[in-house]
Parts: sequence; structure tokens; C-alpha cells
Amino acid sequence: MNDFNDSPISISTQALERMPYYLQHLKQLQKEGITVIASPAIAADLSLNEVQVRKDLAAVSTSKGKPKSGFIISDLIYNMENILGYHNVKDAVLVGAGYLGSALLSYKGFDSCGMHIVAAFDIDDTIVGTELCGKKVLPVNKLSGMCRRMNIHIGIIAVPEDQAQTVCDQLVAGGILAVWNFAPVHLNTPETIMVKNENMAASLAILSKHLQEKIKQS
Ligand SMILES: NC(=O)c1ccc[n+]([C@@H]2O[C@H](COP(=O)([O-])OP(=O)(O)OC[C@H]3O[C@@H](n4cnc5c(N)ncnc54)[C@H](O)[C@@H]3O)[C@@H](O)[C@H]2O)c1
Repeated sequence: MNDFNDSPISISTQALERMPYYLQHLKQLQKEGITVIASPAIAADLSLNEVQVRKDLAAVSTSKGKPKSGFIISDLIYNMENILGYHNVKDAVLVGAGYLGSALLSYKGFDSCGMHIVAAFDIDDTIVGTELCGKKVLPVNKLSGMCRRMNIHIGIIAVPEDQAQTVCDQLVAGGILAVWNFAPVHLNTPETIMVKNENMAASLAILSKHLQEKIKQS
């Protein structure tokens, strides 16, 4: 039985970032008909540190797990999704319906991660009024008002970097509490707003450095 626990749990950002990897793996195991798993097995499957995995699972699980066989996978999935807020899908708006914005709009996996994009906003008259991937593209001057009216709390920024701060200010004026920023620029926001920056260049830098070292060695 799932033990629904509403009390706030303190969990590190790093542990939170590992949760989607655990979830994906646990769901795959479930598809394969596996019902119970121990933390060392998860650590081995995902090439993670065993102690770290044990701590992560202990932080999210409402049960201790069976001494030998481990955790009931369905309960663990429930607990993780509950902590990540996936059971309570939150509406989001996307600003900038260009190449990246269109790709984000077309991705069907966000709903199962607790986020539903309700509409896109753009400044370009040739895109405004059209539909992209089933989502209306609205004029950006309606952004703040619509966020307020619909009580939307997540804003996704996919505009050129020189426009990102203006768009961010409009989102904040609309009552947004969390910003997922894809523009390569630092955004200034009030302390109560969480900004999560996404930058593929950061991952590429690590790959590039690794390649450079390997090529030097060969
Ligand atoms: N995080 C990453 O790894 C990553 C990857 C690709 C692109 N990006 C960034 O994402 C952003 C978008 O890139 P793209 O290739 O989709 O560009 P794009 O030019 O195809 O799209 C940008 C869209 O924003 C719209 N726009 C411009 N100013 C606006 C404003 N004030 N309000 C509303 N809409 C506005 C434009 O009309 C256009 O439709 C850029 O900042 C780019 O650097 C980040």
C-alpha cells in the first residue's frame, strides 16, 4: 500500500536531478515484470555509487524496503513521482516559438514529468495566430495577463538572448514562480522566483574537453 506523505521532505538538488534517471529505470524494470529491487542493483544498473543510491532511496521512500529483496518498485515510483510533484500536473507557457520552442512544444513527455504547456507566445506576426503542435501561438503582449488569469506558474524562455530579460520580466509580472530558461544569459529575478538555466553548451564543453584529452593521448 502506498503511504501518502504530504510532509515536505528535504532533499538535495543533486539527488533531485538523479530522480528522473531512477524513475525511468524503475519504469523500465516494471515493464519487464520485475516488482522488487534492492538499491545495490539500481546502483550497478545505473553505474552510480551504492551509498549515494541507498541515501537517495531512503530520502524518498515511505517504507524501509525489505531487508534482502529491497523496495517494491511500484511504491518507489509512486513516492518519487509524489516528491517531484508529477501527480499534480502544472500548467506552463512557452515564450519564443522558433526552432527550439517548436521542438519543446512537440515533445509529448513533459506531461508525465508534471508539466503541461498550455500555449506559446511570440512576437512575430507571421507565427502569432497559428497553431504549433496543437498549441496556439499568442501575441506576447497577452503573456502577463494570461498567466495571471490562468494562474500559470511555470514560464519557459526560448527567445534570443537579448530578449530573454524582457520576457522574464513579463513572466514575473504575470505571477510566474519558476522559469525554465534556455537562452544563454543570466536572468535577474526577485528572490522568490526560481530560475533553472538549460544549456547544451555546458554538456558539450565536457565532451569536447574529454575528446581533446583522448586525442592528445593517442
Ligand atoms: N539551452 C540550449 O542548449 C539551447 C539550444 C538551442 C537554442 N538555445 C537558445 O534558445 C533561444 C531560441 O533559439 P532558436 O534557435 O529557437 O531561435 P529562433 O530564432 O528560431 O526562435 C526565437 C523565437 O523567439 C521569438 N521572439 C523574439 N523576441 C521575442 C519576444 N520579445 N517575445 C516573444 N517572442 C520573441 C522570435 O520571433 C522567434 O520565433 C536562443 O536564445 C538560443 O540561444 C538554447
